[in-house]
Amino acid sequence: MYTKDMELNKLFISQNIIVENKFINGGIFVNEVGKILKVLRQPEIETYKKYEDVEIIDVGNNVIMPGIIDSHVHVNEPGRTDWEGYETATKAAAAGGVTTIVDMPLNSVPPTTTLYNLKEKIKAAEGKAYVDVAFWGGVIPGNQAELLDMIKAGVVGFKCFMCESGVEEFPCVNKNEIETAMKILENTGSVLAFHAELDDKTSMTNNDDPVQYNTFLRTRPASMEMNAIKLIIELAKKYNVRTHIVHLSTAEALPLIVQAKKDGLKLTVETCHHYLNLKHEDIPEKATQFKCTPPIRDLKNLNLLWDAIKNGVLDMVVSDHSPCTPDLKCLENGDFVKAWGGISSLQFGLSLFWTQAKQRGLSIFDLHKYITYMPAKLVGLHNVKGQIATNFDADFVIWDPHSTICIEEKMIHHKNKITPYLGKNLYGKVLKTVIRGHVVYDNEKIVDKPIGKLIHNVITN
Ligand SMILES: NC(=O)N[C@H]1NC(=O)NC1=O
Ligand SMILES: [Zn+2]
Ligand SMILES: [Zn+2]
Repeated sequence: MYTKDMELNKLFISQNIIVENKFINGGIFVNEVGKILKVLRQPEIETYKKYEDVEIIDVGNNVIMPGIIDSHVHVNEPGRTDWEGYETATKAAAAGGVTTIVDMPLNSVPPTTTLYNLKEKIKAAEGKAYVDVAFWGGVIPGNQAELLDMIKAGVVGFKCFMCESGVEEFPCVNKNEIETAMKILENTGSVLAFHAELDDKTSMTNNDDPVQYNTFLRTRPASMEMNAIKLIIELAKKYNVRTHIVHLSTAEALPLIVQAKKDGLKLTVETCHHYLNLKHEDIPEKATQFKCTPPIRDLKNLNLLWDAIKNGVLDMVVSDHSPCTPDLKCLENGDFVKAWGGISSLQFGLSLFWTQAKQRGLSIFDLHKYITYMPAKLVGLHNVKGQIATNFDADFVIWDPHSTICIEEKMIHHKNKITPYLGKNLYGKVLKTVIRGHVVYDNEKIVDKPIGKLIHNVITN
């Protein structure tokens, strides 16, 4: 029986709680520090419901799932806070049922490429986060001496570019520089993530009409991804380092990935909501809100990516939320070549994934795996987050898989509202988001202070 010294604080009740790939009808006890004390099934829970000091949050038959972990988000603060900042990004995350974001090392100034810069990022984020925030470090030419210090300071891993990143503070690395980084990261358990596009002769710019999507598409052929992935696999065979391919777009690379995994390489691969929802056939001229790199490809490619989700060749699905100010999106003249590449979707991942997944025969348990459990594992948070079990953080998304939402500008918490999904009707409505037992988002409103934690080991003062 419950006694006060169990620190029971809250009891979340639902007929559909996701526990070990099943729905259970029961409740989740949460203690004062926001950890799950115990998961109970009906009818056991009835006794506990009567206890007076316990706050009961009964959500009926709505789903309680571990909060979403989006391991690929560009926050851009400090330095480019007008593109996206911690307050707006984490509010958008909360509204989307995302309880942890992992901030990419580039687009902020400074980028997260040194220990000092990591501390600057943390300082900038302090007091602003509505959800938990962890940090990627970056590998750029010449910063190899910083990598181990950044690991000690708690970065979840490192990202590098194999082609121009779009911002000058974050130059790309060549094969030698990648090898240098891999030698340092060997046996540390850290992960090296690659923006996997490598230029070749076919990717030259052309003089075709820049308002046509096809003009841009021709500058980023699938061969760029193929070249990069071949090199990553070659190096992954040589060094004992976990490797990760971010935002895979081309389905042509899937056989290479299958083989690499068969060969036992420690390789994981993510794709993004935009590659699973959008196709180039539908992109109107001048619609630069659809521009991202690698680019959105055709319907056949989209279907093949879904097959790779179904059969587990791809490991996870993330947003690659990478906004900018409207002027840089060049919406007025619709110049696809000049516009910033990056799509904003942090707030809508759950509904984007679920709408497609549901009609393709995938389950809510698949959704949990691809947008929560596997990203948690990638960034090493899987022992504290991503499951509803004793001692895990009480981070939940409470949602209704049958309700629909229509994406409208006024509901968007991202700082810049440009997104290719405006006007889309989607299945899956986030009702509440819970961070360590605190409801931070409820019924379309942010309802608590910025209680998100910054996940790192740096002592800043
Ligand atoms: N710099 C940056 O955020 N680039 C991102 N944008 C995008 O479309 N792909 C990326 O890698
Ligand atoms: Zn990238
Ligand atoms: Zn990115």
